[in-house]
Amino acid sequence: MITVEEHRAAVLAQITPLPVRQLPLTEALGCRLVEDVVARVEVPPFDNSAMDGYAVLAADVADATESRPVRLRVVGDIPAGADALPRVGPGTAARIMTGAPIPPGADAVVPVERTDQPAGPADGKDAPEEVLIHAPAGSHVRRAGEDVTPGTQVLRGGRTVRPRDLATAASTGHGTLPVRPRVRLGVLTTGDELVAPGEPLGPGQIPESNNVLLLGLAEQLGATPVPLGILGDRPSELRDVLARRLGGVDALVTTGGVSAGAYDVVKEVLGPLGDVAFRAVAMQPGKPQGFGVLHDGERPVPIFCLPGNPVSVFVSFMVFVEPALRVMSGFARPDDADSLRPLLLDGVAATGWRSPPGRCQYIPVAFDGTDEEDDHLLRVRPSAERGSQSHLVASLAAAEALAIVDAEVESVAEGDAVTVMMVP
Ligand SMILES: Nc1nc2c(c(=O)[nH]1)N[C@H]1C(S)=C(S)[C@@H](COP(=O)(O)OP(=O)(O)OC[C@H]3O[C@@H](n4cnc5c(N)ncnc54)[C@H](O)[C@@H]3O)O[C@H]1N2
Ligand code: MOO
Repeated sequence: MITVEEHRAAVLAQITPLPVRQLPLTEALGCRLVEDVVARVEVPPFDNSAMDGYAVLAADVADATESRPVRLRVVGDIPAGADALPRVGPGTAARIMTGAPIPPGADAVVPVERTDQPAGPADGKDAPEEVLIHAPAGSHVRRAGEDVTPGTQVLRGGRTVRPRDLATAASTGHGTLPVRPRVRLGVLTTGDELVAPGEPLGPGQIPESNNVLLLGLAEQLGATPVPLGILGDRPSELRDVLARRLGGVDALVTTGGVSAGAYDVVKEVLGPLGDVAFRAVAMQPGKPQGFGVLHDGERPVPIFCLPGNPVSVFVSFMVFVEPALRVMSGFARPDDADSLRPLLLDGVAATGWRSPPGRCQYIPVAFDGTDEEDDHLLRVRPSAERGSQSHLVASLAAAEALAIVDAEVESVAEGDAVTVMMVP
C-alpha cells in the first residue's frame, strides 16, 4: 500500500494546467484571470448628464429662484444614446436625460424638478419650446475619464473573476478575458446493479447515487460537469463511451469496478492500456484507486478511477480529484503545498471511535460545539452511527466535515486531537 501523500503526489505530478484562453465575459466568471487587465477606453467614455433635466450655461441661471425663474428657449432634446447634439448658447437649454452626452456649449444641468416641467416619462411628448428654471444649476456633469483613463490597470492577474470584475471589464472595453477555463469534468459510473434515482428496485439492485454526487461536486467546485452515463459492467460499453466522448472533457472520473471482483470493468478496460495504474492507498474509505492520463490526440486527459462505494467516492474526490481540478484551472500549483492544502481546522473528539490500523481514516463527522477551554477547537463526533464504513451513503448528508485520523492510530478517545477537513 502507498500513503495518501504518495498517491496525491503521484497524481499531481501528472496534472498540467489547462491552456489559457480568451473567454467571453460570462464564460470567464469564476475562472482564474492570468494577466493584469488595463482599461482600453475612458470611463465614462464622454461627458454626460447625471440627471434628467436641462443642459444649460451655469452663468445663465446663477440667480434663478422659484419666485424669479429664468426663462430659456429649448433648442433640442437629448435622450441617452443620442448622436446629433444641439449647440446650447446663452439664453437657451436642451432637454437632457441621465447618461446622455452634454451638448456643446452647455456646462451644467438643472434637474427637471427645479423647472416648471413635469418629471417622469415623456409619454411621447416633445420637449417644450421654453423652460422656466427655478434654481441655479448644480454641476451634474459626469466627466469623461473621471473614473478611469485608458491604460489604467483595472483588474489584477491571479484573481478569481467575480461578477463585478465582469462589469469592470465590460465598461473598460473588454468583451473577453484571458483565463484558465473551467475544467470539463466527465463523470461515468459503472455497475450492473445500479438503477436511476427514484426508479423501482429489482432483486439485487440499488439506487445509483455516485453520479449525482460527482456531478454536484464538480459544479460546486467550479468545474463544468459532463454526465457520461451510468454504465453496466460490460467492457464494450465503457470502451465505446471513452472512444466517443473523450474529446469533450478535460478530465474524467469513474466509479466502481476497481477492486478485486471478477466483473471489475474499469480495471479490465483501462488496466491493459498501461496509462492507468491501480494502487492500494492506505486510507479508509477509498483504498483502491486508479489514476492515469489518457490522450485525445496530443491533449492529456487525466482519469480518476474511484472505488464504487459512495462514501469512498466522496472522500477520494476531496482528497485526490479536488486538488487536481485546482491545478488544472490555475488556482493551485503542484509545487506549492500551501496552495493545494484543503481547509483544515483543529478539532477534538467529542466521543471515541475506532480507526482501521495502517490506514489513514477520513471519517464523516458532525460538529458538537467547541471545546470548553479553547473555543477555537471544534468538537466533532461521527455523523453515522457505524462510523466511516464506505457504504453508509444515506448518512452522508448529516456530515459537516471529515475528521482525519493518522494511519497509526487504532482508536480515538474522547478529548483526542483530530484534524478537521472542511468539505462542500
Ligand atoms: N477481495 C477484495 N474485495 C474488495 C476489496 C479488496 O481489497 N479485496 N476492497 C474493498 C474496498 S475497500 C472497496 S472501496 C470496494 C471497491 O470496489 P469497486 O471499486 O470495485 O466497486 P464496486 O464493486 O463496483 O462497488 C462497490 C460498492 O459500491 C456500490 N456502488 C458502486 N457504484 C455505485 C453507484 N454509482 N451508486 C451507488 N452505489 C454504488 C456497489 O453496489 C457496491 O456495494 O471493494 C471492496 N472489495
Ligand atoms: O477503501 Mo473502501 O473505500 O473502505 O470500502
